[in-house]
Amino acid sequence: MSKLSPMMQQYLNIKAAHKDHVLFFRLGDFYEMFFDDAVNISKELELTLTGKDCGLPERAPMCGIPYHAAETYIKRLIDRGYKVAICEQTEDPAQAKGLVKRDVIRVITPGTLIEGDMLEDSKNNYIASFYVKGKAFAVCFADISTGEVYLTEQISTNLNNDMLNELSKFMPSEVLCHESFLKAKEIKDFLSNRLHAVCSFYEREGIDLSESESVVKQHFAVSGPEELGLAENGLAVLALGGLIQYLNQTQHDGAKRLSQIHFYNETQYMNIDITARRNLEITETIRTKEKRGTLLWVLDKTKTAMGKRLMRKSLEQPLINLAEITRRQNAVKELFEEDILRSDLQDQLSGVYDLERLMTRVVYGSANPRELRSLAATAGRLPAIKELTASFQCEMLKDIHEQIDLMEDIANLVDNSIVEEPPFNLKDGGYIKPGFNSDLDEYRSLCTNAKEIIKGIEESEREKTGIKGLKVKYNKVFGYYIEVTNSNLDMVPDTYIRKQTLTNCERYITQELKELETKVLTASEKILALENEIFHEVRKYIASRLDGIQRTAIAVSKLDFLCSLAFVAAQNNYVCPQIVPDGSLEIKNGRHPVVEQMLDGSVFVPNDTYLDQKDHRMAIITGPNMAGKSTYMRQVAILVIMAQIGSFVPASSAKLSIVDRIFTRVGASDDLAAGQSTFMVEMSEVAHILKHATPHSLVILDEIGRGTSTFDGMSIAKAVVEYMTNAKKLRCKTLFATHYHELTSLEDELEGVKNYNISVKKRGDDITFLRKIVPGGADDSFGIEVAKLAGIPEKVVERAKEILKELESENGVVRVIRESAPQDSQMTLMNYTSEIEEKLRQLQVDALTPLEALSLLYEWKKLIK
Ligand SMILES: Nc1ncnc2c1ncn2[C@@H]1O[C@H](COP(=O)(O)OP(=O)(O)OP(=O)(O)O)[C@@H](O)[C@H]1O
Repeated sequence: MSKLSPMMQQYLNIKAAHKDHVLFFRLGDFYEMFFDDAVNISKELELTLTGKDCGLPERAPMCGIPYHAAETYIKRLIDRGYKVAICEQTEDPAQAKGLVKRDVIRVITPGTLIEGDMLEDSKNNYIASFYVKGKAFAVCFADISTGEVYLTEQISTNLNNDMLNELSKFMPSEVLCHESFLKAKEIKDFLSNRLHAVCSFYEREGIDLSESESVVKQHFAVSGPEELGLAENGLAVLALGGLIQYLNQTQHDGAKRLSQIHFYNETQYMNIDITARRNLEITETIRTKEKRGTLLWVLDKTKTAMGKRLMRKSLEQPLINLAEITRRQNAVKELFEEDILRSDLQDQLSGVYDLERLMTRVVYGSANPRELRSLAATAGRLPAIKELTASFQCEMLKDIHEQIDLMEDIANLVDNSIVEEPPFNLKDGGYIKPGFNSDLDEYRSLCTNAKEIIKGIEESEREKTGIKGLKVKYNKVFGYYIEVTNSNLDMVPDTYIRKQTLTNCERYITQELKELETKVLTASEKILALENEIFHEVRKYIASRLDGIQRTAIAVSKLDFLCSLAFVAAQNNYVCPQIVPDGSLEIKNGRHPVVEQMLDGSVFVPNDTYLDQKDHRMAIITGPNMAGKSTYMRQVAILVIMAQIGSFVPASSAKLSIVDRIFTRVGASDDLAAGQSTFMVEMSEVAHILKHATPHSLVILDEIGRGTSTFDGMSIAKAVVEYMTNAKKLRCKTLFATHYHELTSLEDELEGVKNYNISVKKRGDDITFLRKIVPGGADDSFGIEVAKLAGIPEKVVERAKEILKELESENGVVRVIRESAPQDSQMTLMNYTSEIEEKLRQLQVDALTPLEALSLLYEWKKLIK
């Protein structure tokens, strides 16, 4: 009976423990995949599927990738949400009795990458773990490529929503949780469709959460969670402990790099819900998911990868603490005013490498000599940066100055020990500088002089034997040997030991040659070993300086972030907003920072805004399509966000109160993919806003009710406005753009509502957009004129005008006839109208699209005619 080969059995045993992973099984110069992995991955990576003898009658499906190209393939798999387990020989084949032992030496998942090539410089790569109990939840985010840990524990009345919202702040690429959580469809959809995160599970990874506290204590070398400020946060400790256990189990060096814990609560950062993040295009555009065209794109003029990550993080988490905002504002102000100093600083910063990620590789022992040179080059910039920051007056810049460690010891050590341009391939050595280690120098000189010595031996042997054609040569089989042609064989001395006979010559070795050979050969082996040893020592020393380097990295990233804000403010004529306590937002000549930069040649028209918690709580904004309503509303939210990260804002002046949450309901959502209708998405977003907005929130509503029939839509829109202005608890500041002109009557009916419109000028058939917001409602919607501008064929435009005229005159005629027609004609009209009334009664308005409503109007109009 045929039986599976021992190696295939070994493969299957290892695979059984890594069901969720693609197993990269190292065989010689290849990583091989077998069975289902081979079938799936050959398709995914477009590899040839072959077969391997496995002892059974059928060959095992197999595909493979070269060892040296593995990183590229792994990256492609990770980007597509796979997890990869790397399996290597864990026993020296020479020592093995029978089959060489193999095991998984590292699991690579989206959240555990540390390789520079696999990570985006400008983005943190978080792995999150969450834990829920009753009404409380805890989330822990860790970036093992930088060592940062963020922790929160909150009590919530809307658990799923708040927890998912929290998760979306950091956009983790991998989420660790209880498998049972994914039973809730809402959570599952969110993690896969919104976050695009890969899930890992406590249960399946064999994590014992009851051990969390001791895991945490051990990892941070503390006697209890209280030392980490987590005395009252049992759930957070569970989430953190679970995460550390997962990393310990899956990573070679475990969670070693995780060092800086930041505990935060919901009162620390502005809450921008995921819909608002997307709609406001803070870090990526809605359609193309790019950076260009976002607020991040405008503000990010940082010079270092660390600065870029901090800029992104700050935009994702604007502050709500006045003292913190003021601290940043003061620093930006000083850098704004000191423009020469700032420009010098930015020059220096452009030579600073990614200290955080370099140190991760140093700590994990994977940094190469080139990376140590990058550390030294960075250290070379630090004295100038420290000196340039010495004269600053504000607290934050002074702190930064204090925190910069000059890393002189590291610069000297690397400069003395590592060559300036270390080779890419370390196999042949050559990366330790001459003069650093005397033993190394001696071995090297022996190797370099070997040729000369051989030449000397050749000449002396020729002289000794009188054989003119005697040559000393080298090959891999005998090492060094003497070659004598057949005609001189009688002159060969007895001390020569014959090794090989060829057609024309004989080959010999001598005692002297062999001794030399041993010296030279061991010297080159010793060189490699010694270089490696020295390099490890240097790297170990640098790893021991982690704390100081980490502090410097944080200081430098802050400096870079602040310089960027000051630079952008100076370039674009921004002003420092005044933070006020009265709940109002007053902006003079505000501009949308992104649209302003995207306008090709034309000038952005600035606009004023005034909202407060009293008479100006809601601005109802009407105006034609394309007038600039959405731009205006987003601009207000974006200026608030800018102010709360400490930035200047595009305006001539701004007095802004701190906003706790920003909500938006803008346009169609991409939830259609998740199987919800546009209207459902719209309504659930509105419901969410009505439930969660507070008096300090800013709400942007762009045409709510558009996804249903006109009357339903208008009724909903009106009811929402009434609720928002009446409900005592709400009283948030709202900008509400609408095409339902009927809503403008609410200004007279409700306290706190003000009408505005974005003006246009009409000349004949043409309209000019003035882009200026003015008090009062719009008189016209100019839909047809805008359609013409958009390139709708002339014929259609003309026909639309006719229809519009008919509709308008129809309304007029009905009114006029009703008011003044004689009795009998009124009777006829009554008949028609009662028929229409009957039809209306039977009509299911909910089921109508605007288009169907329009065609019904035509039908009824025909009836009257
Ligand atoms: N203040 C402004 N100055 C200059 N150009 C502007 C201004 N505001 C908007 N625009 C330009 O007008 C375009 C349309 O603006 P926006 O989308 O805000 O209009 P809208 O009124 O919301 O339209 P719709 O009702 O059709 O959604 C923008 O893409 C921008 O190019």
